[in-house]
Amino acid sequence: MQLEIEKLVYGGKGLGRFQGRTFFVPFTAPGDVVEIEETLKKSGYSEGRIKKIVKKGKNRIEPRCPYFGKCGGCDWQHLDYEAQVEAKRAILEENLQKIGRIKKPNIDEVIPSPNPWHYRNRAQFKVKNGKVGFFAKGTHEVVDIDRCDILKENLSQAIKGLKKLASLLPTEPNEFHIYSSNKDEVILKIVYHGKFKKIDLTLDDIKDMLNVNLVGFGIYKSGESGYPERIKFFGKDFTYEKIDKFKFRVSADSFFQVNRFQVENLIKKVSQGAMEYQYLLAADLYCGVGTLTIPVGRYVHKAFGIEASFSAISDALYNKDINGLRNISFFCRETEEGIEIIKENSPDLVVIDPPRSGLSQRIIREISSLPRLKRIIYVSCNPATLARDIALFYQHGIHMEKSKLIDMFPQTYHIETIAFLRKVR
Ligand SMILES: C[S@@+](CC[C@H](N)C(=O)[O-])C[C@H]1O[C@@H](n2cnc3c(N)ncnc32)[C@H](O)[C@@H]1O
Repeated sequence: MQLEIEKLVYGGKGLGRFQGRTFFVPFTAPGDVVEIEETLKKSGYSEGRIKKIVKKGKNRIEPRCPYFGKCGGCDWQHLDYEAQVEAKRAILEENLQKIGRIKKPNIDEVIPSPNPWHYRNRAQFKVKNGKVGFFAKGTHEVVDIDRCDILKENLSQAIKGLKKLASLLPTEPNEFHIYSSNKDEVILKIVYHGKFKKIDLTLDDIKDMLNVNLVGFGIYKSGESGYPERIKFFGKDFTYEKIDKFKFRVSADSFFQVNRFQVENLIKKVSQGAMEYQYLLAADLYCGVGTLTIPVGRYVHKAFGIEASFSAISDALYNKDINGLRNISFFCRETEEGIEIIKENSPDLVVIDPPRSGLSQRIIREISSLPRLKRIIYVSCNPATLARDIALFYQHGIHMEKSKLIDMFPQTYHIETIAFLRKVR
């Protein structure tokens, strides 16, 4: 069957219709006329696979990477970058309208990544039978790669060395997690899911193999928490990031924003929100290493951050000192528990940057009933949960004034948004 792709949807697929039925087809572009075969039939829609491109949409380009289409890492390399960003804006707008129930959502700024390539400062490679790469979409098949053009150059160049390392280790690992600071200091985690034999290689051995400035490596076992648990570490287990006037220590087990070209923009936009009024107390939930708490802390009387990861909170405490800020405190708590601290302190500004699942109804209710609350700055990596939460905040008299799309994840369908909410009653 043949259909024309109308638009792209969240998840990356293109939407087209055939005899009134909706089809979602990966690796298509708006305006493409494609011949497809049906791969999945559900009650309200079908999924398909391209058999032939009959006519190319105007923004279709040649993908730059030889693994594109097989490797599950990227979704939109076949689209020029401007069209990718426009598709994200349209998806965000539609989510805010349909799920967030805002008639005319104000997306007042769209900030493309200064470089849509080589932006990622970290990767989690899968390893299987000598192959190193990412899973093919929707499978556990490792697509073997020799380079990755969305990764920072030194990390992409290290892939060949990682294959050599995988073959030399007494037990083949299941994953390699690798991170590079802006100063090219690299940290590697060797992750096992099951039993493994002792590793005798030294930091220098691995450094030579990878041909990068490896400052530390660790052996990890995937734990019940879902996060790999550290068994042993060799060398330095942290690096520093210098962003604008701020310096952050980021430990091997702490979260840090992945797009090295956009962190500064994220910090600037959130800080501008904190500057628009003289706030007395800012709470930053899901604060990581203090990436937003510390900049926000410069513009408010006092600030505090709450974060579940012990590693990230240790970094955050250190980071407030090296940035010379004395008006900030941090608490290591799950938000669900930390909400009590928030209630006791009664902030007038709340910054939130949760994982993809967004906020629970309870957290939304508790934040909304803070007596001094004036504004919420909600940073989100999932427009669907963001829109769901905005609709709930609305019920509590908190409205979205404006939002900004900041493209953290070029070549993929992922969308990062900063939404500015204000308490109106
Ligand atoms: C998207 S990151 C944001 C971090 C930080 N705002 C930044 O810009 O770097 C989400 C953070 O939430 C933390 N986290 C995840 N679940 C949590 C929970 N239930 N309570 C508190 N923190 C949590 C993670 O450890 C991670 O640091």
